[in-house]
Amino acid sequence: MATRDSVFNPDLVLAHKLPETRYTYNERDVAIYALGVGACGQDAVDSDELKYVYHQNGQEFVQVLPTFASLLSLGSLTKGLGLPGFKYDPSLLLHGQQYIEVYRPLPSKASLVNKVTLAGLQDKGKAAILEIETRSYEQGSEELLCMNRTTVFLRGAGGFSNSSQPFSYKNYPSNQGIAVKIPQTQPSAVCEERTQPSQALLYRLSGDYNPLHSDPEVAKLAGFPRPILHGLCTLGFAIKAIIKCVCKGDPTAVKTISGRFLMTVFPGETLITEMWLQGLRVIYQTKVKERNKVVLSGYVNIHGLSSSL
Ligand SMILES: CCCCCCC[C@@H](O)CC(=O)SCCNC(=O)CCNC(=O)[C@H](O)C(C)(C)COP(=O)(O)OP(=O)(O)OC[C@H]1O[C@@H](n2cnc3c(N)ncnc32)[C@H](O)[C@@H]1OP(=O)(O)O
Repeated sequence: MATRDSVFNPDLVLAHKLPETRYTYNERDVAIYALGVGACGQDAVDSDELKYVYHQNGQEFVQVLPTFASLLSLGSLTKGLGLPGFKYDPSLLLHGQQYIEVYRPLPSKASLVNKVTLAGLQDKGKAAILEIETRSYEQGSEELLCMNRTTVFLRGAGGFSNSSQPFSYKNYPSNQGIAVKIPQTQPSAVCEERTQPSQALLYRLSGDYNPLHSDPEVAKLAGFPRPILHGLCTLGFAIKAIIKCVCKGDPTAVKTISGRFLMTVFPGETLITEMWLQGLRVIYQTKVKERNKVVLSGYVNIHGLSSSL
């Protein structure tokens, strides 16, 4: 149910126009992001990952992981949305899902304009679910570079519906949903990677400074024994593993990424990503090895298959 700190007026929220935002990045940002999602974290000369942080083999630009696109939505989100009729306790916010479409390989530096809209709002009783869509264009271009749909799970902010039918609004096709059925067969590939105890402290330098990931007191107030890992950091590890195991290391092979955060991850834990290839779709789930818990699942659509799987 809605707490005293959360007041929702869905009509006001849906009528609100969100402002455009700008985002400029360069190769340094791209490399810091790659380090934040574990590139070369186990091996400083990893031949699959050095290209994300260094001009490997004389390459002209560092290569950009497709999940770098997820940072473009943060500008509008982390500063708070300022929606009228929308008040919640930010310490109880969790990242629920991320959906990304990449239309062209991301350049290693760019100035972008982000068009931001509200894509969904649902009353789940104990929580409210808010979905924000960000469409990113290179400055001066009409051509879309990528699209992000960020779902936030606002604990304690549900129960705002006026009728017996829980309020539910979505403005996107149902085939862009995130839910996946994990096959009961052996995975096509498995990748294991340990996160560092300092992983969230490194990842936050890419722009998500939510203290839930760095401040032990804030984490306790939110109900966690210690700071938790950013959901987008876990997603970055998982998609990097899929690029390595299925896409033969080619980050431009990725078209669409979806992921639902099922359980929190603590920095220092080991992530095991299992992948099942189904045509040009990779179904995946990521588990924390130490607790044997599934923390993330979703799918990745790829352009083509250069894999020998
Ligand atoms: C504005 C600023 C934005 C800034 C964005 C960036 C913020 C970041 O800094 C914050 C983070 O990165 S937080 C870290 C990453 N996220 C997490 O760790 C969350 C992990 N997931 C959970 O804990 C639970 O799944 C939990 C708690 C999410 C849900 O578990 P339960 O409470 O047990 O829910 P359940 O009873 O199973 O389901 C209730 C209804 O909610 C839907 N649902 C469940 N999990 C969802 C999820 N992850 N995303 C979206 N919807 C979700 C269920 O489908 C269910 O709906 P219905 O009843 O209609 O089926």
